[in-house]
Parts: sequence; C-alpha cells; structure tokens
Amino acid sequence: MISPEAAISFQNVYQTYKGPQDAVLKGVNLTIPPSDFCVILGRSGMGKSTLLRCMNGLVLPYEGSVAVCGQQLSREKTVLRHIRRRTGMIFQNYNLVNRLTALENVMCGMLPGMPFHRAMLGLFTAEETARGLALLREVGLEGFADHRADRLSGGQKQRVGIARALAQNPEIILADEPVASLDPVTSGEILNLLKAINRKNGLTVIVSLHQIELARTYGERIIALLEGKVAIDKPAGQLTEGDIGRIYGGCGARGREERVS
Ligand SMILES: Nc1ncnc2c1ncn2[C@@H]1O[C@H](COP(=O)(O)OP(=O)(O)OP(=O)(O)O)[C@@H](O)[C@H]1O
Repeated sequence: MISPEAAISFQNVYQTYKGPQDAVLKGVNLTIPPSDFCVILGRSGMGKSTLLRCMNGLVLPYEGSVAVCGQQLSREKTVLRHIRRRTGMIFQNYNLVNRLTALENVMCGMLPGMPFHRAMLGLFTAEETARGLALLREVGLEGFADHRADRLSGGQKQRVGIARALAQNPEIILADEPVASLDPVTSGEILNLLKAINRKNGLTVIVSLHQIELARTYGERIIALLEGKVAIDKPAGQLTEGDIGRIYGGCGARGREERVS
C-alpha cells in the first residue's frame, strides 16, 4: 500500500534502462517516513543511484508505483516539476557551475520557484540574496560568497551543493554518494552537516554511501540493495557482520575492506 503520510513510498517498483530482461530494480517495496535519515548501501551497480533517481522522477519505473510526499510519480510535467521542487539533489561531483560564485550557485537552487521572467534574467530580490547568504552561513561558508566555485576545495564545493539544494526549500534531500570524492575527515564533516540539517529542519535525508563505517556512524536506518531488491532494512545499530557479508559477500573480504573508510 502507498502510504499518504510517507516522505517516500515504493510499491513493487521495477525499473530498467534497457528492457525488462535487464531490470535494475526488481520489485522494490519501501516506506520512508518524514524526517528519517537513511543510508542506502549496496555493491557497485546494485541500483543505489537508480533508486535515488526514482525518488525525484529522473527515471520512472516501468512497473509499480512511487509516491513522494503522498504525490504519485507520473510522466506528467506538472507532477514531475512539483516532485523535483520537493526533492533537493546532492551529487558526488557537486554539479556546480564553475565560473559562478558560491552565492550564485546557491541562488540557482531558487530559480525553479521564481516567476519565469525574473528567473530568465536572474533577477533576485534583496530578500532572496539575503537568504542565499544565510544558507552559505548555515553550511559553514560565511565569507565565501564571492569565491568562484572552481577555486573551492571539494568539501567546500559539497557545502555549496547542500546550500543550493536547501535554497529550493525541499522536504527531502537525496544525496548520491556525496562523500565519495572526499577524505575521511571532510566526509565526516559533510555527513555531520546533513545530519544537523535533518535534525534542525526535520528534512528527510537519504544518502547513498560505499563506506560501511560511515553508514554505521551517521546512518539511522540502513537500506541495502541486492539483486534489484531491498535485502536489508533495519536500524544502523543493528547491522551485523552477517548483513555486511550478505551485502558485499560477492566482492570477497578485499572488496569490503576497500569500501571501509
Ligand atoms: N543512464 C543509464 N543507462 C543505462 N544503464 C544505466 C544507466 N545508469 C545506470 N545504468 C545501469 O544500471 C545499473 C545500476 O546502476 P546504478 O548507477 O544505479 O548503481 P549503483 O549501485 O549506484 O552503482 P555505483 O555504486 O557504482 O554508483 C548498472 O548496471 C548500470 O550500468
């Protein structure tokens, strides 16, 4: 059953890029309540990014149904626009516009919610600019507003990415391997920031990770994908060695070690 109160609800979802014989998701059932902090685990190619892309309508299931904040995902443009406004996306490679400043990148997150003529010309009100600056402060980048994105460190770029996602006033943050390109200390800082946002703003946060220790430290709920299905769905504190073996077993111990930060 699709739950109208859930932030995200998947019912028997099948997704493919090539055809049903090559399905990536093969009957995913999932309910994520508002304000959850979930970590998605799974070996490379198991469909973590695909699952996240299904949550904001970047890809659509060929069978089953997805609902975001109670709204059923469909091909209809108004539905997609609405769902994308409610889901802020954070990427491994930050997806910033290099030639723009940190503040200008953050303001890009406001464009979809602005009247067309102002968005086209990039005309922001003083209030919107003040909000952009407040968001930079919130992610720890006060004083970096005028810095070009390509001159920032990886951790700073990811902070700008988070501020840009917040600028669209989302209810859900989807972070696709947000710390995969960062060192362990910076990774912890970024996950702490996402956790603080989850706690302070009550946003639902769903993060895909490869590092088991980070998942255990920062995740509250662990969802692991295996062979296109949810194989494990439990509180992070209850994740056992047996579970980890099940998720990464096919890689052998070496494959697992490589993923542990
Ligand atoms: N745009 C695409 N077109 C065709 N196939 C795709 C596309 N994106 C992903 N796939 C395939 O779908 C499967 C799942 O990919 P996905 O990126 O969702 O996995 P993942 O668990 O996020 O992997 P990783 O941890 O390596 O990022 C893989 O076999 C991949 O090759």
